Amino acid sequence: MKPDAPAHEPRPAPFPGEDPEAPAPLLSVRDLRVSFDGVEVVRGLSFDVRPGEAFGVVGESGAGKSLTARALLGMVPRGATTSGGVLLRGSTDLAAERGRRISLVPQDALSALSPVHPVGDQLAAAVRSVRRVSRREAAARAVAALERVGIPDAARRARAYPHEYSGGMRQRAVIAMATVNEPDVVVADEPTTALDEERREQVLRVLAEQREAVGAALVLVTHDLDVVRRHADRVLVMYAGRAAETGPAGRVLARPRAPYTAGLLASLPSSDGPPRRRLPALPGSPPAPGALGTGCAFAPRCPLAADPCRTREPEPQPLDGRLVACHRAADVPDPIREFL
Ligand SMILES: Nc1ncnc2c1ncn2[C@@H]1O[C@H](COP(=O)(O)OP(=O)(O)OP(=O)(O)O)[C@@H](O)[C@H]1O
Repeated sequence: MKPDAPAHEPRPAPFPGEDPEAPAPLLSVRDLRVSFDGVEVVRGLSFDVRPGEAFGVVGESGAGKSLTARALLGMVPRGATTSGGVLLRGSTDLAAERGRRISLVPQDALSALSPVHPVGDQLAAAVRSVRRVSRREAAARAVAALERVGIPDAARRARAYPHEYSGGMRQRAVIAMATVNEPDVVVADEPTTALDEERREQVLRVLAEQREAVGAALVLVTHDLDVVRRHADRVLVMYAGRAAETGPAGRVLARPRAPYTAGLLASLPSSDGPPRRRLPALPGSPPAPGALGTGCAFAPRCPLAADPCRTREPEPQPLDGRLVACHRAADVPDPIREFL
């Protein structure tokens, strides 16, 4: 438990196979479900985010990553129904914690900044929305946050409007906005999708620096396993609204135990050029929500699918230092190239 956590802070039940020595989670998600018109698109997710870690959430488009990220902030879109628990350091009142203990770096940086107010004023307003501090103190915190993300001449730039910033500086300003109140958790939803390679690395570096500077955990939503490889401590691999595999990123990527993770990995270009496999990566596409059968959602695309995979959805089970939801997990060959 963190030293300043309330004494009564409930600790959720650990996962089967979880390291009992692991620090108490900051964020605990248990059986999270999100549906639209009765169709579940996030289907019973459970995971923990620990203090100070970078937690990657990865999967193909439509896997439910964004909705999961938004559910962590109590911000699911209108029309969505959620169930299950998200506990942030013992609190279920996510709306009250938003901007204070948990904050969002959205996909679209521009949408996070108002065009009609100077950037510094927007940051200062964010400070004063959660802390009783003077205007002068809020303004100073705003400038400090801009400095932390590497905005040159921050005191002057704080008085400028978003359109006076370059694209890269705007992206940094949004990260400053998300970290100005030194939250426990920063959720970044595909923060680099629209960026070129160089700027992408820059943003990921700034996020990592902020994680260190304010001691926050980072939930990094991405469709890019390479980003996970380089920037996450642990990873949740999502498929069709469920967890395929959850565990230490290095271990999961070095030796995937879910065929879906193996397929995603195999489709990454290798560092020395062409893709690592001869067959097209992950043939087929994910099932549409509402069109799921009774078995494993990945079975129609899985080279290892057998009878139970077509009749029974697998539950996450501990294996080799992570949780894997796959009936064939023990049979996923090593190296994965052998079967792909
Ligand atoms: N407002 C909405 N109304 C109805 N369905 C929605 C809504 N938002 C998302 N969905 C559906 O929920 C599923 C998961 O969406 P989500 O945006 O979380 O996926 P994702 O993994 O983040 O994908 P992407 O990488 O494309 O953003 C998708 O099938 C999507 O069509």
